[in-house]
Amino acid sequence: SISSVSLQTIGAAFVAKVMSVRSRTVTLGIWDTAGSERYEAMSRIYYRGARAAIVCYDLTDSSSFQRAKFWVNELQNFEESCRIYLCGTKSDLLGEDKKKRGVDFHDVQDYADEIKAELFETSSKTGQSVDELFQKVAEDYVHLTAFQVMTEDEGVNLGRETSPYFYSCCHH
Ligand SMILES: Nc1nc2c(ncn2[C@@H]2O[C@H](COP(=O)(O)OP(=O)(O)OP(=O)(O)O)[C@@H](O)[C@H]2O)c(=O)[nH]1
Repeated sequence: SISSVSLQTIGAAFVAKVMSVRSRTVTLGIWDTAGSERYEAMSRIYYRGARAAIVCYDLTDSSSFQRAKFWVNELQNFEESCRIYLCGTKSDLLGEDKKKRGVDFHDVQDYADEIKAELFETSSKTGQSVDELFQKVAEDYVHLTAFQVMTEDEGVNLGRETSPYFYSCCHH
C-alpha cells in the first residue's frame, strides 16, 4: 500500500515469486535491498551472483536517477553476467503535469541503450507495468539459460519443464 508513512528497508527483504514462462515455471528469488547510502556495503552482499538487477529511481526526482547510475556502475564492474533493468517508479504522480517529471524518458532510454538495459516506468500505487517488468525478467532468464545450455557440451535438455531456481544469493 502507498502511504505517507513508510518504513525504510534495513538490510534487505526477500520474496519468492513464481512465474510462468511459456510452459515453464520459474521462481524468482527477489532481494529488495536498502536504497539508503548507509546500507551500501550490505547491498553488495545481496546482489552477488544475481542474474538480474532491477535498478529503481523515482521519476519525479532527478537525483535518484544519478544514484541509480551509481548502482549500474557497481553491477557492471562486479557482476558482469547480471542483466540490468532500469525501473522508473511513481509514474502515477506524473499525470498531465509535465513539470512533475524530474527524469526525461528519452535521456533514460538513451542511457538504457548504452548499457544494454531494459527500461520500464512503473507505479506501485496503480501497478502500472509492474507485472510486465517481472515477466520480462523471467523471460530473459529462461531465454538466456536456454542459450547457455545450448553452448554447453551436453546440449539442450528439452524434457525439463521446470526451472527450480531463478537465482539465489547463496549459489554462484
Ligand atoms: N505515489 C506513489 N508513491 C510511492 C510509490 N512507490 C513508493 N511510494 C512512496 O514513496 C515512499 C518511499 O517508498 P519506499 O518503497 O519505502 O522506497 P524505497 O526506495 O524502497 O526506500 P528504502 O526502503 O529506503 O530502500 C513511500 O512514502 C511510498 O509510499 C508509487 O508508485 N507511487
